[in-house]
Amino acid sequence: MKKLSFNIIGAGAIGHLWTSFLINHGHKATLYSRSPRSPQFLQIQSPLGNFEQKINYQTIEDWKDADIILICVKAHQLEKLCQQLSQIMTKPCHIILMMNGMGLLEIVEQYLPQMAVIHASIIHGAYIQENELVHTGNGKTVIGNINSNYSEQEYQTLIQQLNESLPCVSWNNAHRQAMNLKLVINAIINPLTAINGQLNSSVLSDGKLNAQAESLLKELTPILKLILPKMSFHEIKEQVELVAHNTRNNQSSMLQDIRANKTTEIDFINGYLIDCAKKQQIELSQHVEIIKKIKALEN
Ligand SMILES: NC(=O)C1=CN([C@@H]2O[C@H](COP(=O)(O)OP(=O)(O)OC[C@H]3O[C@@H](n4cnc5c(N)ncnc54)[C@H](OP(=O)(O)O)[C@@H]3O)[C@@H](O)[C@H]2O)C=CC1
Ligand SMILES: CC(C)(CO)C(=O)C(=O)O
Repeated sequence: MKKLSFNIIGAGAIGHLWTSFLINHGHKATLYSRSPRSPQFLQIQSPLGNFEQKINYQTIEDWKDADIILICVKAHQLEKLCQQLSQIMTKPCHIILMMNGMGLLEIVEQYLPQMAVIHASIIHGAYIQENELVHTGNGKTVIGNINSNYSEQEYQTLIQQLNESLPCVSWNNAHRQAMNLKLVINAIINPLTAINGQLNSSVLSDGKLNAQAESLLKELTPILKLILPKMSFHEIKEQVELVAHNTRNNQSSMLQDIRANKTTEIDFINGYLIDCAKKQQIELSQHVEIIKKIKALEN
């Protein structure tokens, strides 16, 4: 079977994670960074095994087409990237958004209307320190269509090759539901860990955080009925706890952003939920408060 080639955009934790594992499994995978960078030997520490991988970087100015594009930037960085890509990508292509947050498809479709877009819910944890990539949560990646007309069958080769490179990757025919669940999980774990400067495990082990998590989730109840109608409150709570457990040694991406003085994705997570609630004339006062706290830490 022909090995697919990948263009990965965004030389952060998730971009490096996928590039390293894809190359390690014999794929042509090119990592696009924002500005020129010298090649480096990256030490990968992973529950799947440690290895060293040489990474070469390209910039978008040197773009060469590949079978699949993996976008691994932060939600607030997507619009500028899509603007850039619309200048250089002429042929329809398959894009996977390896990102947290909602409202992403609308941004892609505005600038790249011909692309088949898949979304990936990432339940891995990863961070970079110097020349080391630490893969903390050996989780899973759930992918599914958000605008593409291709079927699971037509994406079989892609799913299989992604799964062989960095397991487990699975396809979800009701991906919107998976995205909604991940949205809720991120709306609880990410800001609480970022505000308190603690690992994901603290959502379970720290009594105060655990109570705050439950209270934030309870406030979402009327919205949960709309966006996750098939799940009970108890099932959703269990999923939040499961992800906190599976990624217990991880610094959430929001905590990493705060520590690196970067803008967080709070507007695309809790902000999105607040907007959904406003449309139903519901106020989410605790989530509004949590956004204020994150914005104060960003400044
Ligand atoms: N890390 C984790 O454990 C997890 C992350 N996620 C999600 O995955 C996504 C990626 O996260 P993560 O890798 O941690 O984020 P990072 O901030 O580490 O990486 C994003 C990278 O994209 C680069 N970038 C931004 N805009 C462009 C552009 N126009 N062209 C080229 N490169 C660009 C950034 O460059 P610069 O630094 O210059 O801004 C940065 O290197 C996010 O949505 C995050 O929420 C989900 C689960 C876990
Ligand atoms: C799954 C989780 C919570 C892992 O840390 C994540 O999505 C994030 O950090 O953004």
